[in-house]
Amino acid sequence: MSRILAAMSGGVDSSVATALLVREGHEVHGAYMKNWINEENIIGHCPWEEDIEDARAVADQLGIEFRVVNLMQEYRERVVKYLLEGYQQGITPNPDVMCNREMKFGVLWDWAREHGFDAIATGHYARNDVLEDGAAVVRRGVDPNKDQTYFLAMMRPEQVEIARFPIGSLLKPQVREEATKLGLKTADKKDSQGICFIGEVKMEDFLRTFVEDKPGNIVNLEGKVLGEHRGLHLYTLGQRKGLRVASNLYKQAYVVVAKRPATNELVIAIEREDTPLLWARRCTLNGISTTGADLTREWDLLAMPRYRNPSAEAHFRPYEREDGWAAELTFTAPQRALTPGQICALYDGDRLLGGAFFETIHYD
Ligand SMILES: Nc1ncnc2c1ncn2[C@@H]1O[C@H](COP(=O)(O)OP(=O)(O)OP(=O)(O)O)[C@@H](O)[C@H]1O
Repeated sequence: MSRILAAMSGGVDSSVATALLVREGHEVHGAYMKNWINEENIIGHCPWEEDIEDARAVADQLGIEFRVVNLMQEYRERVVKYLLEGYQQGITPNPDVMCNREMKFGVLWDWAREHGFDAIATGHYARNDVLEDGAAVVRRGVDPNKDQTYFLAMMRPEQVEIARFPIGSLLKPQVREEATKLGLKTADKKDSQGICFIGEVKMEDFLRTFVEDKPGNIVNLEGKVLGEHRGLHLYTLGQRKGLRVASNLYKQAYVVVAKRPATNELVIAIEREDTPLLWARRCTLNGISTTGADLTREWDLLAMPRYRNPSAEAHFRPYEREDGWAAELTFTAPQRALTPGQICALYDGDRLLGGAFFETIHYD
């Protein structure tokens, strides 16, 4: 029996994760992390009060203690700052990945350890496993549509040791079924969307509140001006919607292929199988983070360049630089819209090895 703190978001996944641990006979307490309230009145529904109520109701149903842990200041310092700085630099950060490393398995774990807990559990679709040598590892969740290991890619080995993922062997419909069987209040609750912890706020609305619009030209690959954008941070490489530049070609659309911060230009091109700057095989990774595997050696592995992309075969060749470890990653097949700043999750089969940031994409 362990003493486990269950991170309860008020959603169905963490409700069932908590219920399963209680059923296994552990001493479980529930905690809701209060990271954000809608102080700036950003458009969008920020249902943290409802979420707390739901999490508390489930904890009551399960007969466990429940508390709200206020981490708003840490969230601003560790996640919002990284997010806004990233966008201001013209890269695409990933706040959800940072939430896991810095908040749930970072600050919340510090709090839990100080309060005598042995582990933290979440409702992520991921599985715990142990290698022959006793090392704790994370494997992909069984449900291919829900696997969330991408968001765990930057977890540190000591975080993997204390993380528990009770629902990773279930499919989403089974999780809902279990919640219904147990009569949990959250059984039919809609899945959350939007930025991690910020509720239903859209990233675009969030950014518009904090980062000033900075209009500039939309240009094609030849440099011809086709329109005006509202700020490079509001666009993503590979994006097709919302460009407000019509293509005159039947069934062919424009896609964002590059951002040029120096000239504040957004470069678009017609999407084809060989669109220049859209497809690349080779890139440099920095900020390499391991869940426990030796990422200072070469690997033939699977790399997932963004959430919900299929993972693709690649060769990983690390090398040491002045600023730490970097790696050259070469995919077997070209990948669409690899994006500086985004996280690349690295796998050996279904084992999560770690993650890194895309630094530079090489178009050769
Ligand atoms: N505010 C929060 N307080 C406590 N735990 C949280 C909070 N937000 C997320 N979590 C934890 O992180 C897990 C993954 O978060 P995510 O936002 O991806 O939710 P999800 O997959 O929709 O799960 P759920 O259905 O439990 O909300 C949750 O299952 C929960 O354990």
